[in-house]
Amino acid sequence: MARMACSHLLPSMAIPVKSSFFNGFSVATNPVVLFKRRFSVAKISMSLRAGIVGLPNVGKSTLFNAVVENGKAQAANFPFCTIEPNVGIVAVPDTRLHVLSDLSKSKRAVPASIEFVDIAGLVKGASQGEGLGNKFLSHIREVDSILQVVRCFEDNDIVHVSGKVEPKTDIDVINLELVFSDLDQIEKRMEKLKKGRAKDSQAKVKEEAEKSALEKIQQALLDGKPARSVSLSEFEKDAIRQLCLLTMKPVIYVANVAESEVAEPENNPHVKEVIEEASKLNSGVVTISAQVESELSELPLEERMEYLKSLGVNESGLGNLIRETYGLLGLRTYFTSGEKETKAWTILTGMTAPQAAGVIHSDFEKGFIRAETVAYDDFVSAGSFGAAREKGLDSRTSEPIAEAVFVELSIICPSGCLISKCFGISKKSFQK
Ligand SMILES: Nc1ncnc2c1ncn2[C@@H]1O[C@H](COP(=O)(O)OP(=O)(O)OP(=O)(O)O)[C@@H](O)[C@H]1O
Ligand SMILES: [Mg+2]
Repeated sequence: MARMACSHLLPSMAIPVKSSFFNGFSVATNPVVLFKRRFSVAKISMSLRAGIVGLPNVGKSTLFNAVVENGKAQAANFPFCTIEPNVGIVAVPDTRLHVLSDLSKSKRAVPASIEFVDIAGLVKGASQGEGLGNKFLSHIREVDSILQVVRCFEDNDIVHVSGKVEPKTDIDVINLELVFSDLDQIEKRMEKLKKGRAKDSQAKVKEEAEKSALEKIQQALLDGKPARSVSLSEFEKDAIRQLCLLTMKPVIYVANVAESEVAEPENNPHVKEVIEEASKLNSGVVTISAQVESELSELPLEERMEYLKSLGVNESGLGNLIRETYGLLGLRTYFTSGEKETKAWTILTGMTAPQAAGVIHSDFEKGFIRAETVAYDDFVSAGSFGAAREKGLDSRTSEPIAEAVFVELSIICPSGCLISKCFGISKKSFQK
């Protein structure tokens, strides 16, 4: 966990892109409309990180073990059971992968992935070093988004660090520690900026932007609001990115309910409280029973359905949690599909067609010539890319870059997602 990952999702500089790249995209998915910036594909990591955060003993490791099948995090009924973070990679469930794989008669289907990190419990005073707080906070700094587990189950046998189950208070304790930690970071950074070490006028402009952003964020934090609630210009966001502020990270609240509440969690007043708090904080909520999910993951496949039915539900909550997390990270999927394999690739919302191609191989971005686009539904109804093209359902976008290199991508845009089929591309063609 040595690397700093908080900014690898995001572009480094704002460079306007040519709109001619996107002629084939619908307005809803037109990257120019959504995000007038050029991303550096080299900065995109294929496994983006979601940190599981919360008070001690609320079910973080139990959830981690369920999400990461065969996860080996120690989960037990005592606070601070976890000290070092546990890391695991999981597949993002997507039924379209299998539809495409069947249509293309692919030999294998490869899903998109996401990295989950089980972090030690935080307590009141963590930002002052309580309970190894500073070390744990630095682990949170390294993730791209936060899943805050909130205990909503009553069980006198499971120790609650503050003695009772009280979601609002628990959420406040965690958020306050994140706020204190950010305030501390900002104060230190502002001290440095006062010395004004900018070497040239460009660096000076950046320093000014950083100062102005930090002042705005500091005020919001003092008012008890997270950094992500502050509206900043793209330039200001860029200027403060390297600080990896904790309250800048998007959050999903995970309401951890008892086994008996899985079918009707809305009847649990603690869940209502989490939903209320999350909506005030503009964050999402996923209700799940970490205990149930963990037990499910240990059962043979054929017994899982029986167990779920006995609880009055038809499916596990994990798929939903993973999909929500993926969406929260601003990620989208496009697919390459052929006889060899159908594969889901992860891109950021707003990436351009050449950049999306560059996720497969950087040469695909450098040598990008053309992308063909067709809607996912059209692909499925036509049965193949060729058939969709014959019916005139495809469209093209082209930007000749390197005459010697030929790349042809078919990018399909269903509701908000890009899908592509590559053909005629081999590494060899780039080596010529
Ligand atoms: N939904 C649930 N219902 C009942 N018990 C649960 C539920 N979720 C977790 N538990 C129990 O709570 C206890 C603590 O779980 P776990 O070790 O996962 O917590 P943690 O948040 O990782 O703690 P720490 O911060 O100490 O690492 C375990 O005994 C686990 O079985
Ligand atoms: Mg733990």
